[in-house]
Amino acid sequence: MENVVEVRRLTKQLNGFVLNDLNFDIKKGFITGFIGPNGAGKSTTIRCIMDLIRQDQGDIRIFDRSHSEHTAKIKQRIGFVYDENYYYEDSSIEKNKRILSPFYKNWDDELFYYYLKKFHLPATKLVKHLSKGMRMKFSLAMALAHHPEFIIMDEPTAGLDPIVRRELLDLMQELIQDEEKAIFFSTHITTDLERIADFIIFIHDGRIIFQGEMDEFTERYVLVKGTADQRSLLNGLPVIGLRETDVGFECLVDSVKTSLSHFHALLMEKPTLEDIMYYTVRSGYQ
Ligand SMILES: Nc1ncnc2c1ncn2[C@@H]1O[C@H](COP(=O)(O)OP(=O)(O)OP(=O)(O)O)[C@@H](O)[C@H]1O
Repeated sequence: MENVVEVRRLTKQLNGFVLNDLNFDIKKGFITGFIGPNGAGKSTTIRCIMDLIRQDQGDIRIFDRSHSEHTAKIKQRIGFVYDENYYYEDSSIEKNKRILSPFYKNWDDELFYYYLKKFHLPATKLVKHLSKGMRMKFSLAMALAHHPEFIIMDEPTAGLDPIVRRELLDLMQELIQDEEKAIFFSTHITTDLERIADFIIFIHDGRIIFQGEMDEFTERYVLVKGTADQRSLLNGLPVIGLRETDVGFECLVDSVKTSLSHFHALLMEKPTLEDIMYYTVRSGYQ
């Protein structure tokens, strides 16, 4: 599998927050979801990848080139969508396109208008009058119209209604079909990832907790439930994020670190991504 992005020992300090020694790859032909709770470090990582902020330590290679040495060339090949994309608010979609498109060597006007039509975006509409969903679609049309090989999006589905969100996820799947591109997007909406991600990188408190194939992730963890009487069966066992109520308990177990045979008397269920995130964050997982 070819890597479009290789991040090695990425470290960045920001006012008490530390992005701590991140190592991961983003693979061509696949969708990689970047998941983590608020403040986990997703945007900071994406900003480092996009060279919008400089890391304190570590290397980031994109298309097998150092991103800091070849920024301009690399950016020609990236479609970047994030909520602070800078546009001329008092100008129309059309005018924004006319101003910004000359920066891209591979700009494809036909493709841009294809997306405007697909997204039902009127070219004459002023950017400041676009709704959140329309703005995201406009950003996407701008990002895709120069035939990017790597599409990177910071929470593209946040704040979108379920229909627009679903459309965006369908589009991502469509884009990845030719196996020539890589898509990387951050989110804390776990169901989006369950629907489309091939790989997942889970970050919490500036550290990667898990990275790998989506199925491997959900199969690795087990949700264990029991009654209050059975609580003592957990004594001495490493469980994650134990939640006790008057009638019983629930917790997560990492089957790589603990044998599931310890829990045979208890109810074991397959967790959702949200369960894994919830219990891991709750436990202050280190
Ligand atoms: N410019 C900055 N100056 C100081 N601290 C910052 C700056 N940008 C981010 N941080 C801090 O870095 C940490 C990680 O923030 P980041 O935006 O990367 O998280 P995130 O995972 O994208 O969160 P969210 O899901 O809420 O968008 C937070 O504690 C945040 O306050």
